[in-house]
Amino acid sequence: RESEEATLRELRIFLREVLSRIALERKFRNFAKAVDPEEVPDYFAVIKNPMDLSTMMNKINMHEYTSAKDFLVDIDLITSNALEYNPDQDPSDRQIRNYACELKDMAYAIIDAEMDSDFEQTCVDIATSR
Ligand SMILES: CC(=O)c1nc(NC(=O)[C@H]2CNCCN2)sc1-c1cc(O)cc(O)c1
Repeated sequence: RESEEATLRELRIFLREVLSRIALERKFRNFAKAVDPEEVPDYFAVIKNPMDLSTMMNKINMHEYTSAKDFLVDIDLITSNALEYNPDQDPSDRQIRNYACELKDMAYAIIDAEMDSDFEQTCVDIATSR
């Protein structure tokens, strides 16, 4: 229905805005683009489901998120991948793990604060009805 398309359009606009705010932060630059296998040859031996902020922006534009919940699944994946690939005690691993946790918390905090719960439920209902 037209009103359903209007709802999903509003969701896409909101999610682009959230992602843009996150991607502005310098501390999240490690998560901005897909990992380049040339730069990090062993990355894809360890991480089976890569995810990054620019891929998420493409997924918004391809209408692949029908709720904030779907969007947060990919945020969680960025975070879990970083924790998995950077398990060591050394300072650089610790720092990237910390930034990965800050990314997740920032995304959840923005959505909890700015997403109307009725709007989110409407999006979930549209997705399940399709
Ligand atoms: C995305 C990610 O999780 C990532 N982790 C890294 N960890 C390390 O380099 C740790 C691994 N343990 C030993 C000490 N070094 S580098 C890196 C990365 C960040 C980019 O901006 C682009 C890119 O191609 C890869």
